Amino acid sequence: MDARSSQGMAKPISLPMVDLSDPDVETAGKALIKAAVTYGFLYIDSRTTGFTKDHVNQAFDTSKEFFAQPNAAKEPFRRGPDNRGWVGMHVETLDPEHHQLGDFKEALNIGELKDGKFQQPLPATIISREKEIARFTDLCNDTCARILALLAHGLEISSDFFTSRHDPSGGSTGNSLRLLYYPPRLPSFRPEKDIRAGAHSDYGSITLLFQCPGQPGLEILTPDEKWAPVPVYPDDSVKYPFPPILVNMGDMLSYWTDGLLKSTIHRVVFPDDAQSDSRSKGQDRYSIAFFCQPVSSTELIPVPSKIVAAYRQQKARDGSDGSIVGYGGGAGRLNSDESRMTAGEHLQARLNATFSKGF
Ligand SMILES: O=C(O)CCC(=O)C(=O)O
Ligand SMILES: [Fe+2]
Repeated sequence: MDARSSQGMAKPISLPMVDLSDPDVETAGKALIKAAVTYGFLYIDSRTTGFTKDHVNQAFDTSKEFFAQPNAAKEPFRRGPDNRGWVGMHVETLDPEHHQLGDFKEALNIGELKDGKFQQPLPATIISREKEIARFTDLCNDTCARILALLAHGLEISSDFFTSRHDPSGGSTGNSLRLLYYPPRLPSFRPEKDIRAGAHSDYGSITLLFQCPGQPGLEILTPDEKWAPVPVYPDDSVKYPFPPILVNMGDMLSYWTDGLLKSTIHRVVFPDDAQSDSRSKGQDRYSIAFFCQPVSSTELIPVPSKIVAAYRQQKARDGSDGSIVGYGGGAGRLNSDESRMTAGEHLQARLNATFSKGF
């Protein structure tokens, strides 16, 4: 069956919560790997990151201010071939097979900053917040570095295997901060046609997702191929200053680990058609995604982990190693004389597939 056409619905999923500040890096690393292998998604306790409620609120204020402008003000900043800029309503089609209309959303892709400065033309509403956004992306980078180091601990490889390959001092990365806006549904809404973000997997290493209280809509495809809503707050009994950050594994990390770490398919729906919380009906949704990528020239050599090797051997034994992993077959499947794909090539191949309709 084509997993993306799955109609079955599951109960809201209960994803693991990982504490990034745990001094026992072996235990935290194993917890992270277990979540990445099982679901490809997990929460990190927002209280154990450098983010404060103010940082997150300011980022959402910036986003609201940008999207509130008329389209004419955003038009000059439309996304170009470098993937930076504004993406208008129905322009991106994450699941073209099932949704020809394009996603019911707008986005602003902000590429990597250099020395705290934007590297792309942006409107005054964003330029005036350059310092804040630079701080926010620094915190995203720090958080990703901690996650990548823990993943390395969990895979029992050198703790800097991933972080050294994501260090911007080694060259430009394809990192992108993405502000997302999903307007409320229109009266002409047709559930079979309209979707906020079609089913897709992310392209890079890991993604951080910031959500707003009372604005659900994200669903993941579970291992038994049912769509399961992901609650914004996983646990009503804990008082978080802002919703826990969701982390998911991307295609590149899946490719790099021969499919051991799961790049899970997910989508964003209008909550009315799938989630029953009446408070969120007819609401708009703002979210912020940070897509973390290795330095573009990084060669995706197989991750030198016994755990990955054992997984590869097990797949070969049970005959499931023919499956495509991370859109490229899996780093460990290449012979040593074959040239390695770079992280930049991997990203470009995925972007080309998504925006094949053009800009
Ligand atoms: O807005 C969301 O919750 C998810 C967005 C997403 O999955 C993406 O942009 O890749
Ligand atoms: Fe995504």
